[in-house]
Amino acid sequence: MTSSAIPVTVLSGYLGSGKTTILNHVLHNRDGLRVAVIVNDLSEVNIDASMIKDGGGLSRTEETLVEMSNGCICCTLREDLLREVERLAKEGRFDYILIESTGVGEPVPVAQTFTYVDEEQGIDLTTYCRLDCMVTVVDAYRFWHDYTSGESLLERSQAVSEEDNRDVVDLLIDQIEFCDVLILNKCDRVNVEELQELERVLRKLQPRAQFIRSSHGQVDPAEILNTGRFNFEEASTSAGWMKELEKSEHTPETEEYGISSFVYERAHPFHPERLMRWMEQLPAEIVRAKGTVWLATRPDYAQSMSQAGPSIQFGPAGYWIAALPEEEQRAILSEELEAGMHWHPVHGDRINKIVFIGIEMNREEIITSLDACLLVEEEMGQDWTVFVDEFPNITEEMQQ
Ligand SMILES: Nc1nc2c(ncn2[C@@H]2O[C@H](COP(=O)(O)OP(=O)(O)OP(=O)(O)O)[C@@H](O)[C@H]2O)c(=O)[nH]1
Repeated sequence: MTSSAIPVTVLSGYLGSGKTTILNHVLHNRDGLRVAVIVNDLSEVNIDASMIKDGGGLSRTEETLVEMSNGCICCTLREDLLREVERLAKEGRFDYILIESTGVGEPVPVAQTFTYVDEEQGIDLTTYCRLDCMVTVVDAYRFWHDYTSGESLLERSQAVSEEDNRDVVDLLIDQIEFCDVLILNKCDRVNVEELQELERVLRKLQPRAQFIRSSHGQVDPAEILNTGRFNFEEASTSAGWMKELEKSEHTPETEEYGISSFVYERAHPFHPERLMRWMEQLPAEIVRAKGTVWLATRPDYAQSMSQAGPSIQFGPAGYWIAALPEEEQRAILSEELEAGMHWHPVHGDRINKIVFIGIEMNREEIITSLDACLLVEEEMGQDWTVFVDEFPNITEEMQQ
């Protein structure tokens, strides 16, 4: 990175949350900064771009608006984004690059575009730019409706492709868990109590970001431009569930206004059929659960469970160390001392460790009902391969 590297701010946030409105407001109050704007839209007709043009925030002579349509800069248009940013930076006439992502875009791949060298294209954006701030805009009015809707992007005709199987809530959680600044917009449409409760929950999901309240996109540009807040490592590990895992085991559960979190940990495998039934009746008070699951029927792979609202993602997360050849085990354990410290004489590192974040959760009931899904003593001595396991079987794909 050179000292003249251009700072970049990326605005993410679900469809209609207010990104364009905020962008226009910032452009009108940019205090002489020469800004290049990149607007990404999934559709062929870039409506956001025309709103910015009509908004009149950009000076016609000194500034520029780049429209990237018919795809998403986090996936299909990633290369175009790389080349476009390189071109704008090389022009040398801008002080700032502001990017509005599509409403269904994920922030992590966009941030990676600015952080890692692209070997294929031979472009290293860190030479020209400095990612300054990843901003996520949340619609304070629609949030709970979208979070609990259980609807997929395909159902809402908002998917990137026919293969895009994400739920709306998966997108919301990705955007919240990876950001430096979180703008709660449309505050004019919710009362103070609702807003405070939403803020407390979001704070639990995202403890690191700077929170800003706004109405009609009225955000002070200094809050999102030249903040110096972006740090890939910190942003990638800032999710509330990760912070919960990092806490020492003896930290008592924190509970404020009914919003709480805890870690469920058992060095005992789950019976897949019982766990499946449990997940089908997931208590609605759980806002977010994430962690590693040990299924009796799958002794080789740790499973990852990720729940947000009504959506649960489940799949292989990687080999247990104990399932690897002994030589490899020794090599890993000599590096990862932590894993060795919790080593079980028979089961090694296999464990169930799940973080729960929720509102008015009945912790005891959740723990007791999950304990009832673990193998009982009698089952421990049985053949585990015969247990009914209806979880998706994608381990074969992983082996290829
Ligand atoms: N009441 C209210 N309406 C708002 C606010 N911010 C934006 N809007 C309106 O909400 C609608 C969506 O705002 P946009 O700025 O286009 O949202 P966006 O995130 O850019 O939307 P997409 O580009 O579709 O992802 C518009 O009709 C705005 O006028 C706000 O704070 N309060």
